[in-house]
Amino acid sequence: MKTCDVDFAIVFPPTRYTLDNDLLTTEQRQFYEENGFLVIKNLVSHKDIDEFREVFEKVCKKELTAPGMVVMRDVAIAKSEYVPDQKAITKVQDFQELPGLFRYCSLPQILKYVECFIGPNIMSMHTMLINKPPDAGKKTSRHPMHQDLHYFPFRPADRIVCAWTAMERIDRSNGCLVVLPGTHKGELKQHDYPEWEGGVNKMYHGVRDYDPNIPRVHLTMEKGDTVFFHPILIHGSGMNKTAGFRKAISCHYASSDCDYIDVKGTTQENIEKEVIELALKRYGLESEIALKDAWMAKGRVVQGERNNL
Ligand SMILES: CC(C)CC(=O)SCCNC(=O)CCNC(=O)[C@H](O)C(C)(C)COP(=O)(O)OP(=O)(O)OC[C@H]1O[C@@H](n2cnc3c(N)ncnc32)[C@H](O)[C@@H]1OP(=O)(O)O
Ligand SMILES: Nc1ncnc2c1ncn2[C@@H]1O[C@H](COP(=O)(O)OP(=O)(O)OP(=O)(O)O)[C@@H](O)[C@H]1O
Ligand SMILES: O=C(O)CCC(=O)C(=O)O
Ligand SMILES: [Fe+2]
Ligand SMILES: [Mg+2]
Repeated sequence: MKTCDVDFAIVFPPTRYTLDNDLLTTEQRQFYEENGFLVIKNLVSHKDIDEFREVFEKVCKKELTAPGMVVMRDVAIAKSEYVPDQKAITKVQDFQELPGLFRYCSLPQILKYVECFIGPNIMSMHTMLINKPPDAGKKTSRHPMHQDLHYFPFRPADRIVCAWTAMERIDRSNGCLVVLPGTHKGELKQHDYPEWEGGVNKMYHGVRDYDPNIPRVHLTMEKGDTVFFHPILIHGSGMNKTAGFRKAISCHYASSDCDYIDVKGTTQENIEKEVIELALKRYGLESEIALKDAWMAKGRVVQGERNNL
């Protein structure tokens, strides 16, 4: 009867990280279950991406702004004079009030995939356009290996997913995503600032220790290709060795049926502390209640109903 069990396992492998749907092929579904990520080629049109790029350029020139949006410079040039150009900017975060960029988060072809991972009640929780600069020679353009869940005070993790779209060809030369397949099955690990001689960008925490024997996979992607990945998947991105600014746009989605958690006494305490300090400086927000309120305020329903988040 042993063979019978084995056959059963092959036909009906356990599905924990995906939900029943009629979009993913069996192979795609199994791939995400086993690896914690899935690349869909050519999902976002070049026309849409070119529009996002134009909006981003206006943000850099300060012709466009929006409430809550964070514009970050690379740590290597953080203390130099601001030039109103994309060359000064490493990342734009929290663009939920800027329709020209936020449109990315509501693209129906993306939401169709997102639903396969987190279900029909979909909220955008965290938005970014990453403009990885040519490395200034200090390797600060790298993003250390990390798990995105470290930043998120809501659960369950399996009902959170990131969509990350290449806005141009991205490979090892300009700093592609590097993933450790299968690590989404593990736990959230302790994160700290990596000990890099050249400095590290604000809040770019890295996993303190991970198994160096897990093979790294470099995701080479073309313009419009989109990767969906689980928030416990260990990933990072490499140094940009080109003269161009490597662009990607992303959104973290969560099911509105997720719940906020208290991160006191967990490995997430250190990031909470940094976020609170920053909120205090910027907005005068103080308590943890206010931290949860900040997530509630920036989350947006993009499909279905708003329940807990
Ligand atoms: C899943 C997802 C969440 C994963 C991630 O995204 S991990 C990274 C998340 N990172 C963040 O959320 C950081 C977002 N960035 C910001 O909040 C801001 O850009 C800040 C870093 C606070 C800078 O704010 P800004 O308004 O530009 O203020 P200032 O130019 O006056 O600078 C204030 C002090 O911050 C320093 N600074 C600016 N940019 C960086 C940088 N990239 N890395 C490290 N330090 C930086 C700047 O030198 C200045 O320092 P002091 O003069 O106070 O010593
Ligand atoms: N020595 C290291 N220690 C810790 N993390 C590293 C180290 N080298 C690279 N990484 C991490 O691996 C990812 C890729 O970085 P890196 O810039 O080295 O690119 P790469 O993919 O190794 O390509 P190459 O080294 O060929 O340029 C990043 O998340 C980076 O932080
Ligand atoms: O370099 C990138 O675009 C990926 C960055 C990333 O993983 C993150 O901001 O969480
Ligand atoms: Fe990340
Ligand atoms: Mg390397």
